[in-house]
Amino acid sequence: MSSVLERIVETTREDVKRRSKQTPASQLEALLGDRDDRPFSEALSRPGVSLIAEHKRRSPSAGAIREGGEITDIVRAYEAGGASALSILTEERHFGGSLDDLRAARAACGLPILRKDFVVDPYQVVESAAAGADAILLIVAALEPKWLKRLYDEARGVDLDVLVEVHDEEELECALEVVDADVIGINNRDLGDFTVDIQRTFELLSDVPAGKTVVAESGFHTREQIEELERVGIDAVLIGEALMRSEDLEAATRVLTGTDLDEPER
Ligand SMILES: O=C(O)c1ccccc1NCC(=O)[C@H](O)[C@H](O)COP(=O)(O)O
Repeated sequence: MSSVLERIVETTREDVKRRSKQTPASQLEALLGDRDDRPFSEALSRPGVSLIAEHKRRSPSAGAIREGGEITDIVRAYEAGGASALSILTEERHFGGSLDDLRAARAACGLPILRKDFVVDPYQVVESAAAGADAILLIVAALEPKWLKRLYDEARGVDLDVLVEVHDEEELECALEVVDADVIGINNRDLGDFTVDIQRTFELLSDVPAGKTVVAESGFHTREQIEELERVGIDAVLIGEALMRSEDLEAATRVLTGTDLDEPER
């Protein structure tokens, strides 16, 4: 595991310990019956490349991205611009997010939501479902295979979809062998040195078996790149920084989804 990822995982474990003392898992489990599901993976499998629009205030690689602004306005703009799903960064220390962001996003729009965090403990699975997530992220590089399996099974057990993120062939093999992941995210960002190479998506795609939903993650910012993803059969793209830095969020989302070119209604 890279040192940055190690540090994030370590602080995540401390934060989870604190939160689970404040609100025991049994209390969260009691809330799960009331969930109304918004199918996440279904939203990614529609024709064309579905856009997962991310809310990310800052990041270790970029520093501050968009610290101000109401999350409710941001996610409504994403929805109006044609995004198919949301990715909400809830990690606090390095990304400035929170579970309150996730709850606010859910209340503000009707899109399915991925909780983007460093899930390493079963408590976070039940916490995600209770807060209104429809899917969680599991990063293969951050998990021992037995934990990948345990967390994947726990998530599916509470009806959460899982985006299993890989960065190289070995991790992809693990995602397929250990959990036979249905939804695979290819992260173009090397979490060790933060370099981003979007060719990574195209290189790894050929090793993904048919029938899987594939999400290309990190470094995308133009419609032309998304059209290229469509030509090779990618199902969805996850975009954070390019959107969060845009002045007009709805217009930027429309450009990326290609809906700015639609015929105006008569
Ligand atoms: O973005 C980072 O600096 C980062 C560092 C360590 C772990 C994860 C990190 N990013 C999370 C992501 O995967 C991206 O937010 C996501 O793929 C969107 O990427 P982008 O469109 O390039 O903002």
